[in-house]
Formats: sequence, structure tokens, C-alpha cells
Amino acid sequence: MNTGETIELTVTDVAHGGVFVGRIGAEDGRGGRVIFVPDAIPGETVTVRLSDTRKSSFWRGEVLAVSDASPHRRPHVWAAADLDVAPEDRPGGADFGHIELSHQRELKLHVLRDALSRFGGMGADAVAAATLQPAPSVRGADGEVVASESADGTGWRTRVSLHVDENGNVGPFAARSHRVIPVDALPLATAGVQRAAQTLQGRAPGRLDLVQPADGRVRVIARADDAKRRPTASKDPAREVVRERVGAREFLVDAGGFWQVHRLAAAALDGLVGDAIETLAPGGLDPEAQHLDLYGGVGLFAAALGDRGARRIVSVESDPRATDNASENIAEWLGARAETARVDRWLNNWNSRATDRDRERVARGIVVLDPPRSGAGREVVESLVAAAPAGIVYVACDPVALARDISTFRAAGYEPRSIRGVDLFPHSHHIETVVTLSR
Ligand SMILES: C[S@@+](CC[C@H](N)C(=O)[O-])C[C@H]1O[C@@H](n2cnc3c(N)ncnc32)[C@H](O)[C@@H]1O
Repeated sequence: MNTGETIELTVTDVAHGGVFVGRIGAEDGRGGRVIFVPDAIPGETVTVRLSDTRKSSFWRGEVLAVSDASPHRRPHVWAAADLDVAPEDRPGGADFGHIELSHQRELKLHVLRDALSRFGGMGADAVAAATLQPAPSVRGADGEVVASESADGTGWRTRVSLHVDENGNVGPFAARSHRVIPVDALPLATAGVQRAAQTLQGRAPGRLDLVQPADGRVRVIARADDAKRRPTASKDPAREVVRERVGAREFLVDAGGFWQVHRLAAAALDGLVGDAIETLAPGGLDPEAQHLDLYGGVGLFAAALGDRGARRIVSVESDPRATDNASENIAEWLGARAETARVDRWLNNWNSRATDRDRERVARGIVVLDPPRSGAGREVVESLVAAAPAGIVYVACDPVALARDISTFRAAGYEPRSIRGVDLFPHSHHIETVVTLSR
């Protein structure tokens, strides 16, 4: 068959990356050619236009219509991305938006467990123990709920990237392309970001990041595509330092720097990482031990360590602006410092220079690591296990990269003690996971 041809496809599974799986030419559900499609749900029969038939192992397609719909199908949370829009005109970023919210979470947990089994080599019981929860509500000092997830999973994005094309169109990119799709709503964004997005006409071509920190005021940061329009460093709005808040604690962050995207995410992860630390060190962290916050950003998890008794903390982060902010954010712990380095190099350096006393301190300490989507990778994991910390808390935003790293940890004797997913990206396939490991 050729690209452009139309087929009927029974969708049997969900795969990593927000795509769904069916097979054609299969007998009794076995064999046949795998077809990956977006916008479907397992159990459905859909009409698919083949969009890429070049590979022998699998083809790709686009869903044009649903002939037998799942009971979990809903009108898309983002009308611009629904099936009545041509596939090439559907904006990206809400690839589970056509699925009832609790079923989205079941599918995400299935993808996480499948990755742990296939790439992490974990047994059925350990895999089944992995959980996924919605973002927990945030409570104030006297226990009252001050912020919670919306019932329909919308209105959470405090950070959104839009694009301006050469014709002045403003909007997100289409799914799987770099074509700007003008839209009249951004339902996953906070109300403030949505309002700010209505004011962007007349901007020069390039990327626009809309950022709403804790003060509620939305910053619009132009990320010039060409160096000519790049603002000077001192006037760069991306470098304005804003304040984010987790409970009573404030964090300085560059407006254009990394901060968790969901308005409840930093508090949710602080809570889950805190639980993991308390599991590993039920009586509180050893103040004489050396604790590490790897891929530390502005020190969110260094503070989680400090809040639970750590005194000697090193936060390692490659972005010097983030470590500048981290230094201030963790200044109240006199033994804490932020270092600008790549984690792989920092660990290699540490392993080659550590004294017996350094090693003894790390062996009693906890390491939190929160790598980017590609995961920590074998080299970093092997360097980390060579340092032999008492416990590890791994915060992951990609289940397959996580599972591969877990496999490396397990080969060195570190076993996952708990695996807790949290849905910090409703209506998209993304999932955040916190894993507690120890020997
Ligand atoms: C997922 S973010 C986590 C940041 C922080 N833990 C937080 O939650 O706010 C990953 C961070 O790792 C940093 N990073 C990426 N690659 C790195 C590397 N090889 N070494 C050190 N830091 C890195 C990025 O700049 C980013 O701040």
C-alpha cells in the first residue's frame, strides 16, 4: 500500500509517545504490519489515511474518522484538535485530549508499567505496584485547600510556547510539524496565559514563550530565531528573575529558565520527593552525610533535602544562570552549594578525586536526580552507583528513559522500592514519575 491510501484499523494498544497501535494483515491479532496513529483509543475501529509507508517494520497514519468509538472517547478538550479538523491542521500538545480524563491516566500507567517491564526488566509484581495519581491539592498552613487540579484537567500550563510565522499568524505548531496553527483558545493554559495569548498580533516571526510565575503577571519572552534580533543580555526579558513559590518557600528563577510547567507541579514533586526521602531516611536525613541534587535547576530538590535535615548538599546543574539562582535559593543551609557542571563530568571528577572521608559521607547520603527527557544514561548511572549513596530518588519525565536507567541501577544492586507517577500533564501523553531506589 502507498502513502495517501485509506484503511480501516482496529486499535489494540497505546504506545509510548502518545501514539496508538493497530495491525493490518494480522491473523487472530498476531503478525501483520504495525500501524501507529495519533487521535485514537484502544478498542476503537478508525478510518486511517496512511501518512508514511517507507519503513518495513511499521507504518504511520492519520485518523480521519471513527467508525466504532471507545466509551472513553470525548469531544476533544481543544476543539481545534478534534477529528472534524483536517489532521494537518490539528495543533499539537494535547494528544490525549479526546480521552476521558481518568482513562487517560489508566493509559499512562499502562505505558509506564509496560516500559518498566520491557526496558527495566522488572518482574510482574514490582511493575504492578507502580501507581499514578492526579496532581495533589495544595494546602495552606492551617490545612485548607488553596489550589487544586481542575475537574476537567484544563487550565494548568503556566508556561506555553507559541510561534509567529512569516505571515504574522500566531499559535502553536501543528502536531508533528512546524506549521503555525492560529487558534482561538488554549484550554490547557492558565486563564492569565490565555488572556496574554490574545494580545500577540503584530509580533515579529519567531518563538514566543508565555510565562506566568507566582505573582500572576504573564511575561512574553521573544526567542529570536536569528541572532540579529537577539536582545542584549542585560535587557533580555528571559533573564528577568521571577519568584516561584512552594508552600512558604520562594525560589528565584529566570523568567526564561526551567521551572515545572503545571501550576501544581513543583509542590506535587516536592511532596513526592519528600515522601521518598522520608522512606529512605525515616528518622530524618543525616546532617553529617553528603547529599546531592543532580540536574538541580534552581534547587527545588536541594531545598527538599534541606527541609528534611540535610546540611551538606551539592546541587549540580549545567545552566550557570540556574545555579546563580540556586545559590541564593539554598543559602539558608550553610553547608549547601550549587555548582555549574555537567552531571557526567561532575561525577567522574568526584569519583576520581574523592577521599575516603568524602566516600563515607556520600555512602550515608541521598541523591535526588531529575534529568531531562533523555534520562541520565548508562554513564551517569554507573558513575553514581560507583559513589554508592545510601538511597536515590529519581524524578523522571520519560518512562522509557527511566526504565532503561532503572535497568542499569538494578544491575548494580539498586532496586526500586516505590514507583509513583503523577499526572502533571493532563490531556497529553506525558507523565512524571518519582522512583525510590536503594540497595
Ligand atoms: C527536568 S529539569 C529539572 C530541574 C529541577 N530539578 C527542577 O525540578 O526544577 C533538568 C535540568 O537539568 C539541566 N541539565 C540538562 N542536562 C544537564 C547535564 N548534562 N548536566 C547538568 N544539568 C543538566 C537542565 O538545565 C535543567 O535545569
